[in-house]
Amino acid sequence: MEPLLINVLLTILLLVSFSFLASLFNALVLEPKRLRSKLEKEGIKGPPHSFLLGNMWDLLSLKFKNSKRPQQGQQILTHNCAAFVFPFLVKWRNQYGPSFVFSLGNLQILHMNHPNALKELSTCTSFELGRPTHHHYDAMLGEGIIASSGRVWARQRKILAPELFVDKVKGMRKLMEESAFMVANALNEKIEKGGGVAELKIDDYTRSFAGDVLLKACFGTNYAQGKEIFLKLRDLQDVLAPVLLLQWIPGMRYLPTKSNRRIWRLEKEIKALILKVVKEREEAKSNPEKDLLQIIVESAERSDLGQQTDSFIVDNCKNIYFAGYETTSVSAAWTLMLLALYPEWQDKVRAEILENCGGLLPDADTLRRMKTLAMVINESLRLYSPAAIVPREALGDVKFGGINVPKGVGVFVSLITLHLDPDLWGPDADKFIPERFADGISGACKVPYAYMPFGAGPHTCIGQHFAMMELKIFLVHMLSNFAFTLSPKYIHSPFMNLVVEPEFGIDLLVTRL
Ligand code: HEM
Repeated sequence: MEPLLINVLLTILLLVSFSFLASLFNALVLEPKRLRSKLEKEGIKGPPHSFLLGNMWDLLSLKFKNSKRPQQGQQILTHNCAAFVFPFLVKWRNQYGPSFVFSLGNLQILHMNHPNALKELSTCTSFELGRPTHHHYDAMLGEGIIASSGRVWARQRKILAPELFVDKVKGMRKLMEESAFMVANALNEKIEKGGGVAELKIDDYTRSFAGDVLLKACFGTNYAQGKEIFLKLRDLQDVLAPVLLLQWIPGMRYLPTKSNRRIWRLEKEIKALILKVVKEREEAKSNPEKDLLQIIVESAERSDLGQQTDSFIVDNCKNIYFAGYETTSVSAAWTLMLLALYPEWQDKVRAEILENCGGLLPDADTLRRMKTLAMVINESLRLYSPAAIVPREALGDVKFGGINVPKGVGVFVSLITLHLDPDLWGPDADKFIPERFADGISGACKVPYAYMPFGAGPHTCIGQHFAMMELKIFLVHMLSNFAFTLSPKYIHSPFMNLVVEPEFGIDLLVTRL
């Protein structure tokens, strides 16, 4: 080869390597520094952070050092879930106030639990405040409704949200009742085998209830295939959850580690299974029932997405599963734990159910009328909010909560610390007091917007009516047939997996009424 050509090639190689290293240096060092100093100028402080890991190390060590010791069943004195789940956020909140900055990997995160920010989260419709662009959840969510922003998100929201409006959800009451019957039958069998009392982990049963409801709502007559898909999604979640924090480290999710390879394989299998159901429905040429899958498929066809059609269908099926399954199942389990711990509330809710339903299945209006039931569910969602964080990112420079937030900064509202903040909820913030909701949600806290288990603003949960109806139907079936007490085996240890769940399950003693 000509020496001149070699020189040219070497120069090009050198230039490419130099610009690669320069952009890496910019992303990992200069940009985080620039964002921090902009926030500091706005008066926002936070714990010092290190190169590449940010505050990951503090986060892990504080979690293990400060983690509350699990409490045995009846000795639960506090429901301060934040001390178990996010001790680092509690510490930094006490040190720096409700707004502070910390970092995960090279991403700078603004923790914003200030009342101004809460109001703005609820009212801000700007596309500049969107979902985080960091892709550590990619394997689960792809570019579905939960992970997307701007026009891509708006299109998906327009398609999916109306399918979960109150009127549509009323039509799903029957399928929810079938699933509640299934659980009641399983409990009856277990009680019979136990000679009149069953000792069990109730979260196993709430999981099968919520999974069954969602399966029928999504896959309708393709129930068996849907079940296979849900099992694979569960596997994916189990592999991803323990390594989720590591996925924040830049480049980590591309390394062919054992867990990454499993994640990639499961992703492929799930995609193939969902598309197989879609293809079979197309080939059957009969009019398929309008379950959520069918709505997603038909709207994808109408939108003429071309090559993106398959990922639109697959991603949104996955999104519905990840948004709607664990959230509802842990909420049902935590509520039964609280009712077992406070028998006087169990009696009150049961009395209301018997008075309103009188042995019949309640319709949507009767469910809406039951005030004590709603108060208990609201209080349970306050203390044990399954979705611990409402995440956003400044996709452009935005003013948020009175602070100029530069593009690229992540914005977190932490529901767990927000719902337990004594400045907002009073000195008894960590106590189970359903009466706070006696005048509805707006009267529960002195600061409006401080209660948001379903998030707030344009991205607010589209499944909240579905979830509330599901929880009410489940509790009506459980409380009108069974009595629940806490088993001495129960160890109270709220734990952050993808949602806030009971680390060792919830052990209850169940008898027939
Ligand atoms: C107790 C049960 C549930 C809780 C606590 C819950 C909580 C949440 C929260 C906190 C958000 C984020 C809102 C925000 O960013 O402002 C959310 C979003 C979402 N939820 Fe739920 N959820 C529950 C059940 C469900 C169910 C049953 C479904 C579907 C059937 C569902 C579907 C969604 C979807 C699709 C989104 C994304 C909305 C968007 O970005 O536009 N959720 N949920």
